[in-house]
Amino acid sequence: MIRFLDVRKSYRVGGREIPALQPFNLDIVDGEVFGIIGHSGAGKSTLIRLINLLERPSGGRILIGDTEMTSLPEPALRAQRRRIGMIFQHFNLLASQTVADNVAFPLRLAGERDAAKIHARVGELLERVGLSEHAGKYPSQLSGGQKQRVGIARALANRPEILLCDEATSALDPQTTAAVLDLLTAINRELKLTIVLITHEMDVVRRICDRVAVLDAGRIVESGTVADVFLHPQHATTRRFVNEALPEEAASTQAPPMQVGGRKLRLTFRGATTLSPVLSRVMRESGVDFNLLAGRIDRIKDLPYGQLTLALEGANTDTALAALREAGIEIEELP
Ligand SMILES: Nc1ncnc2c1ncn2[C@@H]1O[C@H](COP(=O)(O)OP(=O)(O)OP(=O)(O)O)[C@@H](O)[C@H]1O
Repeated sequence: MIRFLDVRKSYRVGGREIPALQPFNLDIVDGEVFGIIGHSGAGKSTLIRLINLLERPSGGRILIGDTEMTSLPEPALRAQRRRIGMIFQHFNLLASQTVADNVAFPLRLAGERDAAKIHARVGELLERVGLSEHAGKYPSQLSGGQKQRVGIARALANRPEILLCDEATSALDPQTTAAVLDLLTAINRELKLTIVLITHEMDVVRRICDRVAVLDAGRIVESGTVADVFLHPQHATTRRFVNEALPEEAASTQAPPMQVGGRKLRLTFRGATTLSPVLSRVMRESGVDFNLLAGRIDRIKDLPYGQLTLALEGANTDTALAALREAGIEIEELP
């Protein structure tokens, strides 16, 4: 568990305190993929860099497992940092070193001198990220996606328990982004490490995160499972992020056409409820008619979901809604 207890952070610039993060508490559970989403300047980089104490908090305590990071002297902190790998938006590779040497770098830094051991571990890591053929190349000879794979291999070299991803796919095109996110998902599952990522794209969160916190001007304004936050966003900032992640026609589920008569409702189907024809059965049995105003069927990580906006007409709408709720469908009445 990564635990933030009443943590706050401000920067001192020219004798003035600039607040970056208001006091917050947050727990990140072992083995999960945790996303932190926010606009530019919201405090995402500050928050993620507090985990390995690249930034020191101005108040509060940060624990990883039983270790209080904030009270460690420098040598002990260096040892703890080996439990944490990090990848970056611009990859931060050493341009004058080959792919293999970039990946070997943290092993050497940790004191490994046995060339055969280093060679074997680098080979293993490059195979894991699909770059075995490229060991002797230099970063300038690689695509963006390949560079990030080198970054991932390097971050995993010392078998960390936590991987921090600082806008890891922001410099990549959509297809390369998808491949890198798939790789991170596979690593999370196979190596059982905790991933904390920061992003300004809800789609990244939707694809790979289990839980998410939404940061707005230094405050966590919303947090929860990605399914809950994505399907029922509460804060205006969260709603904006969700709408940005949806194509135009699906975004209309959030704001359906108002000129249609009847009771307007948004129905959310998750997991198993997407698999049975509950809607048609309930409507047939209750004799209620519906007009379909907008809809979307997609996945949140592994969870299939559907969200439909309907206008209902008929005498038995309350009975129909009770039957839908009974079947596990979430219903929101729209104005
Ligand atoms: N080293 C620093 N010195 C002074 N102020 C800083 C420093 N780093 C960040 N800040 C300020 O702290 C606030 C949060 O910045 P931070 O970089 O954490 O946000 P962010 O959400 O990561 O933004 P971006 O997506 O643009 O990187 C901003 O107001 C920023 O100007």
